[in-house]
Amino acid sequence: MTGYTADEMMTVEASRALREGTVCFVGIGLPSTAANLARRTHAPGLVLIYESGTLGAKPDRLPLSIGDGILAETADAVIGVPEVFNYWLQPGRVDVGFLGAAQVDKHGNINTTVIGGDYRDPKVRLPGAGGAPEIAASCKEVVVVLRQSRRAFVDRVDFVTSLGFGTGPGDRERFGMTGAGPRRIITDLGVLQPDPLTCEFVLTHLHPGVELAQVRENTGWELTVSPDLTRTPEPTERELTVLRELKAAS
Ligand SMILES: CC(=O)SCCNC(=O)CCNC(=O)[C@H](O)C(C)(C)COP(=O)(O)OP(=O)(O)OC[C@H]1O[C@@H](n2cnc3c(N)ncnc32)[C@H](O)[C@@H]1OP(=O)(O)O
Ligand SMILES: O=C(O)/C=C/CC(=O)O
Repeated sequence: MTGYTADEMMTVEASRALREGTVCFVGIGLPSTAANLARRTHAPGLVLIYESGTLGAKPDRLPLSIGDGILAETADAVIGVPEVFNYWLQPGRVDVGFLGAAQVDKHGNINTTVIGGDYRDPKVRLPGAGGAPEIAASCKEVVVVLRQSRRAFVDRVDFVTSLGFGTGPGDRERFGMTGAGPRRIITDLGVLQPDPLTCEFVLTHLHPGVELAQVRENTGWELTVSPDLTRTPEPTERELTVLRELKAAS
């Protein structure tokens, strides 16, 4: 398959991380596109939860935000926001939290709050936390999707909005996090997964046509490469067609 963009490869690979029949708490932006692609391809029974209280949403276009009416109109049920957190997320009823980020570090901590400078006077003020810290804490596992660059992939995030593995093994337990934490970071260049001993993210997959040097250039820490490094399968014709239809409808 030829003729697709790096962003399309990232979105397709992110969609593949979601399994049929599981429950996914969807972050807005890149994760929402990938989750809806998964539901329209290999995982029609994927249950999408958006933070606005929409359970089992089946939008036929990409929602503009968690408050987009298409979510409530197509959901199996609409419940209150505190109920989503207290009755669904925190008791461990959500399999996967699917999050975007402005910055991520080698231990999978996410920053969507501020970049540089002081908290009150940062270089860049980002959208903030929303429900992401709770999603990162309590989903059985977390998948993160973002474009890879030196400014985004840093040794240590400027601000820990949503905890990954903190400073390493044991931190999640110390902070009382019930979920297993980030299992995958999917980018436009490849896929990273945490080393079970160090909890540091290592490169496990390279997307087609991407060179290892390119990934190193776009990573702000000394990147470890898995001995089992593999190539991501290219997007199929169907995945690309459905993704493009979804975007065109939005
Ligand atoms: C359930 C929930 O979803 S809770 C909601 C919590 N919020 C989130 O999860 C948001 C997650 N997403 C992000 O953080 C994204 O990086 C966003 C929304 C900040 C920006 O994403 P995109 O719209 O794809 O835009 P893009 O990556 O081009 O960045 C836009 C601007 O943000 C700023 N920015 C984003 N990332 C960075 C970074 N790592 N360092 C510095 N500035 C940054 C820059 O000003 C950038 O503009 P520039 O590229 O011209 O310098
Ligand atoms: O407030 C939040 O947690 C998420 C907001 C995202 C959105 O408004 O779509």
